[in-house]
Parts: sequence; C-alpha cells; structure tokens
Amino acid sequence: MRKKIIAGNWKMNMTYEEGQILTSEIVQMAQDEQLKDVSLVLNPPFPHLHVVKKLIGGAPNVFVGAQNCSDKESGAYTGEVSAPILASFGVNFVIIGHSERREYFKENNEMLTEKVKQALAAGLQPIFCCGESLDIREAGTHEPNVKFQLTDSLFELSAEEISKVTIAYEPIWAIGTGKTASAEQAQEMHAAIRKHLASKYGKEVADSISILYGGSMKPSNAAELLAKPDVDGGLIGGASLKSRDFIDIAKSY
Ligand SMILES: O=C(CO)COP(=O)(O)O
Repeated sequence: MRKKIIAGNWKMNMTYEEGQILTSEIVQMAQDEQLKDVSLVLNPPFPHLHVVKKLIGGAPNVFVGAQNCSDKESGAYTGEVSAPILASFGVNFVIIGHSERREYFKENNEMLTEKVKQALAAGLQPIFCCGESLDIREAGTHEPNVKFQLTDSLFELSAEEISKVTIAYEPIWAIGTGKTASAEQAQEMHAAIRKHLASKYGKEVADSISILYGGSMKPSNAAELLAKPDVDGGLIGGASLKSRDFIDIAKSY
C-alpha cells in the first residue's frame, strides 16, 4: 500500500498570524476518522516552520515540510537554509525542484540532485517535482520531457534512497491557472512515471513510491483525480491556504 499524501504548498503567502490560524484549523479538522490514513503535509515559508511544528504537536497524520533547501550542507551561503538545519527543527519533508524554483531561481537538474542528496542525508523526505510547460505538452513530447527530468536528477540514487522520495507531477500549464490536467491526462503521466521508475529500480520499488498530482487541484476536482490508480495524493497551492478546502481535498479519497 502506497502512502496517501495531501501536501499544501503555501508558496510565499501567509503572515505569522494567518499561518497559525490555518495550521490550528487543519490540525483540528485532521482528527476526523476519515483522514487517519492520509498524511497531511504543511509546507509554509521558512519562518513559519518552527511554530507550525509546535502547533502540529502530536497529531499523528499532520507533518511539516519546507519548500526548498540548499544544495550545500553548511557554510558561507547567505540567505540559504540547509537540510540539516531543517531537520534540527523537526521538519519532515522538503519540496525540491518546484517549477517556480526552476524558472525564477534557475535551479537545474544537477543542482536538484545535490538538494535531494542533502535532504536524504539529513533524514528529510524529498517531494521531488517534475512537469512540462504548455509548449512541450502541445508538441506532444511531455512524456520524454518528464522522464528526462527524473533520469537526470534522480537516477543516480540507490534503490533504498529513491524509495524515500515522493514524486509530484505538476504540469506547469495547470499551476495557478485554474486549468487542471484531466484525470486521464494525470493517470497517463503518473503511469508513465511509475513505468520509468520500474525500468531503473524494478517494479517493487516503483510500486512503493507515492506520486502526487499538482496543478489547480481543488475540492471540486480532487475526487476524480485521486480515484486514478497511480495518483497517490496531491500537492496543493491555492486551495491549501483555506483549511476547509485543504481538508475537503484530503477527504476526497
Ligand atoms: O504549484 C502547485 C503546488 O506546488 C500548484 O499550485 P495551484 O494548486 O495553486 O495550481
């Protein structure tokens, strides 16, 4: 059985106060019996991590994640935050390679390999993002494009290491646009990703890796997407900023 994960990526949103309210509401609603098998991961901006962790307390199904980490372990890198620092604050997950980081901060596949390795060495669970732009989708080369992102960034990991990675497929054309990939488009890509992982690491490892969908997921479309056999959860942007929407998505399984 693969882990069901609903992760909220707050991006650069939420003040201190707003973050506390959102977290407290989610922790409260997460006690619902229906959510006992779903891992809810809150990924706030860095300054929130410590307080969010505290507010989560002993909730068994709520976790805290960062949105990025450095590709270096420590040292003179002003403004950066390393994986060991995150781990020392009790952070559980870290999003790596989000398309916004790739585009605006010029993160390339090689750098992302280092970030994944740093995260794993510190005991964090990476949520590794991949996904194609609209022109690549329209040209019909989305599958090879996504496969290359995975090969180039992840395929030097051992089977044991990759088993600790969660993949998030986020088509760039669906992020923040209100335009969701159809459940069929998502399933097709998720199955291709799993097949690609199996070609390198074998079926057993590939079958154990959770693959999340991200891109305009909301309560109204979550059930259809999450019903697909290879869609193991979601990475939610906008809808993760409202506790009710985030929880309703998680209840759509
Ligand atoms: O980028 C995303 C999550 O990482 C998706 O964002 P939206 O849900 O706002 O489209």
